Amino acid sequence: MSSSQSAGRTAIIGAGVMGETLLSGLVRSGRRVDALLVGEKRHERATELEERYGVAVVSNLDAATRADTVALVVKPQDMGEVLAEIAPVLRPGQLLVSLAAGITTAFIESHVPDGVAVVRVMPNTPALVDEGMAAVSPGSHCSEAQLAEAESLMASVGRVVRIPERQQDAVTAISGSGPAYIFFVVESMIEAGVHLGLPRSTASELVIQTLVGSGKMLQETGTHPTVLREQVTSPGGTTASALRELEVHKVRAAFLAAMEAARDRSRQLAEGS
Ligand SMILES: NC(=O)C1=CN([C@@H]2O[C@H](COP(=O)(O)OP(=O)(O)OC[C@H]3O[C@@H](n4cnc5c(N)ncnc54)[C@H](O)[C@@H]3O)[C@@H](O)[C@H]2O)C=CC1
Ligand SMILES: O=C(O)[C@@H]1CCC=N1
Repeated sequence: MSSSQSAGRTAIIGAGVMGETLLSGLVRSGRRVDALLVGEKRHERATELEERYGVAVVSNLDAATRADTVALVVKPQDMGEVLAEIAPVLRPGQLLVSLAAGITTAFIESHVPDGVAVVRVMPNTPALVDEGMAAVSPGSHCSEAQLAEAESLMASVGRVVRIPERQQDAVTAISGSGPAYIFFVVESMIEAGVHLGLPRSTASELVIQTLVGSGKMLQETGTHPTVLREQVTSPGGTTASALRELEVHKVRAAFLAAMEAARDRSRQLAEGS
């Protein structure tokens, strides 16, 4: 089912970076704005979204009462407060889709009435350009149709995979936080280009197109990244010299340590810290 055919009203509670990304994707994919509601605490932000999308920004209680599906897009630390606020108006058959890092479906289920279905999602910001990667996991009493509805929400802004919930912390470390690592690499390469004497604009164009082209090669050829890397690495050439430095500086080990740290932080968020 495409998102534009989806029935019912959808509310987004928490319309910061990720909430707006989802909202804009739903609008782009053809969802009627009058079938969308937003709950957002910051008054200025609410006004901005009303002006930008023509969407109704209402109280969280109103959003949770009127919607069939409620996307929870507040920070993990704010989730308990939001659930406590909306729980009294939630009813069996409604679907809660949480995009918050770390927060488990069991935590959400323990704060809402029985019969409210929960799906946990880990999205990422490339959803803003319809190239998102989202991983979804159903809670303990979520129907196939409700899981499909959650998938349809996320499919409006990119690709979706189903995963067991026990993998969500690792997924958060890889694709949820992943865009930040890539942007960090891009920043580092642009700075290096400037150090090597290139104008910043030239360095930026070279690095960004190299990233886009490499990503497209990975996706379109399906060739293993090791093979693609070897194709660039001429014996005794420039790439081999560069890669030796990356190994000397333990970049591979740094990536592993970074992603373990992100996974561990996701686990801590589940404990409320
Ligand atoms: N930014 C990212 O790349 C990703 C974020 N996420 C998850 O998405 C969630 C939101 O993250 P961001 O959008 O980055 O944060 P953000 O801080 O930009 O947005 C959170 C929004 O929630 C609003 N809010 C806070 N308390 C509220 C309440 N009681 N009622 C209504 N609105 C309330 C805030 O005013 C803010 O606009 C987090 O749980 C995060 O783990 C998941 C994957 C990627
Ligand atoms: O940094 C965070 O906690 C959120 C979750 C994944 C990406 N951003």
